[in-house]
Amino acid sequence: MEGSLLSGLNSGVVLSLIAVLWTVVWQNLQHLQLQQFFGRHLSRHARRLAAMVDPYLSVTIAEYEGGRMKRSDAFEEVKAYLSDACSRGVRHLRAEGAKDADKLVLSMVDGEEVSDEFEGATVWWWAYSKSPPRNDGAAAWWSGGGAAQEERRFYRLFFLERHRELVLDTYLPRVRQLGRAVMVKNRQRKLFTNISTHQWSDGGYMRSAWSHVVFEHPKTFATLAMDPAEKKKIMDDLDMFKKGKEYYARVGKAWKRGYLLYGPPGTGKSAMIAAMANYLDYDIYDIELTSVHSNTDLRKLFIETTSKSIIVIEDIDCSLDLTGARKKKKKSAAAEEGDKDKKNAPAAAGEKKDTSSKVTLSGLLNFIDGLWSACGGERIIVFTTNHVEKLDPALIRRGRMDKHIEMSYCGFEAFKFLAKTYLDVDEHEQFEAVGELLREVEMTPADVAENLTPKSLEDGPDSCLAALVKALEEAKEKKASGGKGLDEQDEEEDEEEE
Ligand SMILES: Nc1ncnc2c1ncn2[C@@H]1O[C@H](COP(=O)(O)OP(=O)(O)OP(=O)(O)O)[C@@H](O)[C@H]1O
Ligand SMILES: [Mg+2]
Repeated sequence: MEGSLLSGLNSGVVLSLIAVLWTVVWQNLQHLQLQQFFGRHLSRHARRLAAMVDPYLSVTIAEYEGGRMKRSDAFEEVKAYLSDACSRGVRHLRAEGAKDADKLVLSMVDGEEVSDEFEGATVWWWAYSKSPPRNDGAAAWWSGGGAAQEERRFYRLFFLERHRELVLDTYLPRVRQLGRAVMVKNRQRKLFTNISTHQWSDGGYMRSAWSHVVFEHPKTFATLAMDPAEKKKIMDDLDMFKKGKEYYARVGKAWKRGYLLYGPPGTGKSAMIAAMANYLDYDIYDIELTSVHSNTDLRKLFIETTSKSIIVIEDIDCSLDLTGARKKKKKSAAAEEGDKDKKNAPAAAGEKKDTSSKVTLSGLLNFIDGLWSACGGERIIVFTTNHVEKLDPALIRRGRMDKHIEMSYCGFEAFKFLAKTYLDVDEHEQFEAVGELLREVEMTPADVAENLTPKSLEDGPDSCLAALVKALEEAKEKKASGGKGLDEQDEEEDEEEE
């Protein structure tokens, strides 16, 4: 038996055996510890040996595409697909939270391998990671600090040469498709914000990176008090956007839309953003502009956002010097732009730790509708402000901020909505009095809602509405006496001048 096996091996096969063994050993010595090689991967090598008469091919899918600029969709899809497939045959798993609070999404840890069957063919997936190359200046610049030091993860798919077409043309597209379906099933929406990092070089450059928590805001359009007709218009607009992929492609516009929400504090601008995200089922990227160190940094943050997301810059008038004063300086600032951008480039080795934001108006305009803004698609950009009149017109012109929505003081329609939501009443004898008072005094929906909130278990619609009428009458008296209201206005004006 032994003799017949040996005689069956001709010298060509022996040579291929040595070559395959050498390649396997060499590859693994490069990426893995020797111990890992003899431990975890014996099964893989046994499989490779078995495949030597019919050589295997491999496809590698990296976590990041284009150096470290953008997370690969394919990687995420494969990861999601394998999370379903791998829990069967893998011994060491990584767990992450899922949409359902009791469940976990499982994926392979590095070094693990799982086999999969498809139309009679067997394929093998192997998860591994590599340390980033040292002193990779350009990559580190793009990656923006700490992220560059993280390990780069990969999935490598092995399959026999005779299954090449089946795997490349049918299996892989199917994996991506199923992976996307798993992602939708497990998806937890996220609320991202940018934080400063300064870890990657001796020079201590400050860069921004996204950090996130699970987004769980309860506000929906069903609980947002505003004129029903206006609300319907906004919801229709969002529907059009979400289903507008073909439309945007046909008219040659990047698939994104800008919303400017403006109005006094407490009128529901932030609440509206939460309602939009819940309605569209999008993630939110809340950018703190003062923590963005340069235009390049801002662009990098943008590239890292995923599609199906709302990018928010709250209180845009406070975040940057984009006000009227800025406008006067516009010419000279524009002249400086080029210089600033150059300073922010990686070549600016002289730049030391600098925590101040160098984002400029032109950097922000570029962010909204420059060439980079089109990458990825399906993004909504929202700016909020209490002082729309102070913003540079270039920033909010149609095309950049396509839809301007005024969030205003509480009107009678919004009040009726709040009364229904908070007290479950459609009609009440106090409604008329409230309606009249709301025409005379300005009260934000936030204040009306607070007055309608029961303060004890005994409180019902009668006492809450009475409390609201009382608060409105007090506000009316203050307004009539002119005292405090005007003082407040003066104070605000002083602050603005400062
Ligand atoms: N139109 C509204 N309908 C329902 N609730 C509202 C509305 N407006 C405000 N609120 C409630 O009032 C509170 C404050 O609202 P929000 O934070 O959205 O105001 P804002 O306009 O973002 O204020 P600011 O300009 O200070 O950021 C929230 O709890 C919100 O739920
Ligand atoms: Mg707000």
